[in-house]
Amino acid sequence: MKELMVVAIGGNSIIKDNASQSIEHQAQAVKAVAESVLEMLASDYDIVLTHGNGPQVGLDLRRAEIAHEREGLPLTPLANCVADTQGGIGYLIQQALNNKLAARGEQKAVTVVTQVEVDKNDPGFAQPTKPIGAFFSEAQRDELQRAHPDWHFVEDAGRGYRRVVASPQPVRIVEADAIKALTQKGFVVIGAGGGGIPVVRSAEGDYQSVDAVIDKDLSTALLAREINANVLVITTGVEKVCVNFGKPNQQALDTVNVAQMTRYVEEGHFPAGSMLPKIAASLEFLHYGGSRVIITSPECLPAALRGETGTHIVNA
Ligand SMILES: NC(=O)OP(=O)(O)O
Repeated sequence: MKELMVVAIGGNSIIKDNASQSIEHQAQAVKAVAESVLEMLASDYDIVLTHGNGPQVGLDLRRAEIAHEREGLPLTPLANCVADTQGGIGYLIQQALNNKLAARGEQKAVTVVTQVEVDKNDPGFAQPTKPIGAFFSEAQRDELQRAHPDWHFVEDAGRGYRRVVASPQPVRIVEADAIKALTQKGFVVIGAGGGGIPVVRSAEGDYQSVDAVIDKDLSTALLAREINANVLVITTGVEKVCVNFGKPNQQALDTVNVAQMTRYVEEGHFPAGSMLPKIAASLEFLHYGGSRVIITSPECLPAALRGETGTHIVNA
């Protein structure tokens, strides 16, 4: 029986900057990701893909707001923007993979619309932390802040200012069983896109959407746990995780165990809102029985799976 691997693709590896927001650019970027996934399919794993949506969901939300402000069209709630981007990005990945697989007579990529349950009392609703959408200069931010006093912004890793929205912790992947069953049938499943559509459960047991964007690395780790995956792969902008990042004594990490990585977290090596959630998600996955986590860039994925690069976190 093959091992099960869950691979998270960052939304910003599909939209890299403000100049690459068009669908044409995104489709091109997805084709490059699909190449890496095809190489992984040749390895001995069943694969579930998840993806981010930070740039895309901000773009969708802003497009709806502008249509509302200028033309009076109905607003799209943020949760529905998450659902829209989940479908849109899932479609691009699914089509890119199936077009390549068709040459082998296979069509086995499928996207699952995925809801993720959150706690309606999560403190994340009161303290927006999740950056979405485009990058703004300080002057652009000030102008937007004047026009929208209820918006919140953060400075994002030296690249400019971004709007931030609520980001509660994922509690349960509603469609986890369906995703697992599809992998057992041999499908490459694209699920929990954009961190999943945030929902809360009413006293009657019904799901209702709530306006937030869940961190896709945390949802990916939860999904990996719920479907009993062996390996979790998180792709990001760097080939390897570093300690003392940006300092003369910067050191790239190859293979580290949970105790070492926990110490690096405690020493404050990883910034909140970028590498820290990825490390937290990795440690949680390993704590609940996962065997290995790989963190690397999308282009280094195949080499990382061969053990040639990437940061590998292991339980031993
Ligand atoms: N939802 C989410 O975490 O998306 P990004 O990874 O694109 O920020």
